[in-house]
Formats: sequence, C-alpha cells, structure tokens
Amino acid sequence: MNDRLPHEKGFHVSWDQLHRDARALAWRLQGRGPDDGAWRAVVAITRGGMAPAMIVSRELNIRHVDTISVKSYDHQSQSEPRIIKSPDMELVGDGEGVLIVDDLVDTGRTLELVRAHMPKAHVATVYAKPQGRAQVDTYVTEVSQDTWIFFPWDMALQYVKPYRGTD
Ligand SMILES: O=P(O)(O)OC[C@H]1O[C@H](OP(=O)(O)OP(=O)(O)O)[C@H](O)[C@@H]1O
Ligand SMILES: O=c1[nH]c(=O)c2nc[nH]c2[nH]1
Ligand SMILES: [Mg+2]
Repeated sequence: MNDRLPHEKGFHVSWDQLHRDARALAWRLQGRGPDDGAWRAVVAITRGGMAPAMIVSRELNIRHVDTISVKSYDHQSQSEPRIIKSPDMELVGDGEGVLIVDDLVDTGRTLELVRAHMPKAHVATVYAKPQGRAQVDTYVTEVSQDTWIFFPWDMALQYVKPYRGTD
C-alpha cells in the first residue's frame, strides 16, 4: 500500500508547539457543539490522538473521554487500518455531539474507518495533509503531502555535529 509520495520533508513538533496547536484547536471548537454550543464527549484516536484529546477536553471542560484504537502504520509504512479497540457505543451513539480527536490526518484512511462507526461526529485534528483533509471538519495547520510530521513522543534530544565540523 505504498502508492504514496515519499516523505521528503520533516516537520518537527515540540511538546510546547503541540500544546499551543492543540489549544488553538480547542479554541476553534469552542461553542460549536450542538447542545448550546457544548460537546457531549471526546473520543481520542489512540495512540496519537491522546495528548491532543487531553488538551482539548481540558480546555473545553469535557469530562466524558473515550478512545478508539486504530493501527495503520509501522513507522512510515502504511497497511490496512484496523480497529483494535472500540469506544463505549452507549456513550457515543451515532456520534451526535461527539468530538473525535486525532493528531493528524494523512491519507484519510484512519478517519474513513472511524467515521463509518460514528457518522454524526465532528472530526478534529491538529495537523492535516491535503489527501485526507476532506475527512476532517476542523484542523489547525496544514503541511504538504510529502512531509512527515515528527511528534515529540517519537523523538529525543541528541548531539548534533557542528555544521563546519570540528578541528
Ligand atoms: O490518515 P492516515 O493515512 O490514515 O494516517 C493518520 C493516522 O496515522 C497515525 O496513527 P498510527 O496508525 O501510526 O498509530 P498511532 O496513533 O498509534 O501512532 C496518526 O496518529 C493517525 O491516526
Ligand atoms: O508520526 C507520524 N507522522 C506522519 O506524518 C504520519 N502520517 C501518517 N502517520 C503518521 N505518523
Ligand atoms: Mg494514530
């Protein structure tokens, strides 16, 4: 399933940047729920959606938080998305008033699968690439399709050689 553009560029996101961007996402969602502007619940797409969902639910004061676990990538290689764990369907119903939160949309295949389970939910991601953008109702920052987004939980600080070398 790798009929995709190679990822020629890297977009490196720090914890601080992720926090700011997830807050910006919350502010965009504020007051847009169906119940007097409020949202009933948040469903995080694990694992990448968990940190953004925590920040969004904190900002919007949403206490009902559940997860749907979808796996589609092994590092940068994509396979058929699979649901590993479903949310409490009594809580989420058809998705009305529910915010689905993920870190990013790339091809849109993960969200296609999740939307099929909760067709009336509002889908929000922090980052979006053009191919999957139509699957998202609200996002903060778009990057090009040939960009790989590196998240803080996948990175570590390490020594870098000086550009001109050492004596
Ligand atoms: O739009 P798509 O092409 O479907 O890709 C987007 C999905 O891929 C990543 O999850 P991944 O499957 O790597 O699992 P993870 O969240 O546990 O890292 C990312 O967190 C999104 O959920
Ligand atoms: O960490 C990630 N960065 C990405 O750009 C991406 N696209 C799909 N899945 C992804 N995971
Ligand atoms: Mg994910």
